[in-house]
Amino acid sequence: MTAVVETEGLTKFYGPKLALDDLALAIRPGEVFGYLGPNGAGKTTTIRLLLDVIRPTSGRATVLGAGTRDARIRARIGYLPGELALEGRVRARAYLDFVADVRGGVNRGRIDELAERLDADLSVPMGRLSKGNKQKVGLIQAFMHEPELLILDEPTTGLDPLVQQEFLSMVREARASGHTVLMSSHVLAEVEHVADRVGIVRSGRMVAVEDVAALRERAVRRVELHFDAPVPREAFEGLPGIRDLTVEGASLRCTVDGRPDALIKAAARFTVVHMVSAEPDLEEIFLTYYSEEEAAHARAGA
Ligand SMILES: Nc1ncnc2c1ncn2[C@@H]1O[C@H](COP(=O)(O)OP(=O)(O)OP(=O)(O)O)[C@@H](O)[C@H]1O
Repeated sequence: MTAVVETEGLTKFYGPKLALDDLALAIRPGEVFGYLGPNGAGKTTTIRLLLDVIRPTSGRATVLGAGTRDARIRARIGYLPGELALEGRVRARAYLDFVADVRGGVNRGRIDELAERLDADLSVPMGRLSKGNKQKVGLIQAFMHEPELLILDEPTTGLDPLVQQEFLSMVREARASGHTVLMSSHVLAEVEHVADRVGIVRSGRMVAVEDVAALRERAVRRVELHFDAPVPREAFEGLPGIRDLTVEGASLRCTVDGRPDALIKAAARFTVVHMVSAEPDLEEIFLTYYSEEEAAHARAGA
């Protein structure tokens, strides 16, 4: 299976400043890849290198099987830049029609459909668009030609929660059509419900690439079970992955590390009337990568 995006030893210096250090990245066809890292980590630099907006100091990248300088791949990519330069008196709708004409192959109904889904106001001159509406115009131009590859730099910036949900549906639909998505973010919560894998970049270096389903299995979650009658604590003590167990009458509370299977099987011997299981907190795992990395830096500097 050939990767849709592949980099080898990709390195970028801005003058003396090392922004990207020996990046090896392989994004598989049809996956949604979340590219995560704090501000200044090198996400935008990577994306600009992939789109040939800037050139690497060393290393190489291929996109859709071609070198990044190959202009023929442009029409097959949908790109949302991190900072959108949408200014002037041209109305958003006229701008999108113009982009559609230049690109070709865009069904005009698709622009209206996306504008409606994102609740975008296209009647406003670009210079007067709010930050959120600019972002929506940027998303419409990235999605309107149904590209094989979407490269989205911080796509949820400025979107309210309902519009964010709609955007995530658009990403899922792109994946369902077999398209590939690379999206950057500085918070895992924004991508964890849609990404198949996440890559974590810090200080220009990729510190981890993880399968989101596997992360979720390893994550910690709080669980509460309520039974129809008091239950004995002993029935739940020492179960694999169970911590902080409290049993009070007919209620049980605990923390589950990874799979809740042992807890569910033990509980099934009683009558469960209510269950609360919080979303696994992936952010906690994510942050440990940063602190480990910081610790390594500190050791190296010592
Ligand atoms: N044109 C430039 N000249 C000099 N330094 C730059 C330039 N562009 C980026 N940098 C520096 O390179 C590093 C990586 O920046 P980059 O924009 O790629 O990070 P990022 O992960 O996208 O961060 P953010 O989330 O803030 O956009 C930062 O330290 C940044 O200050």
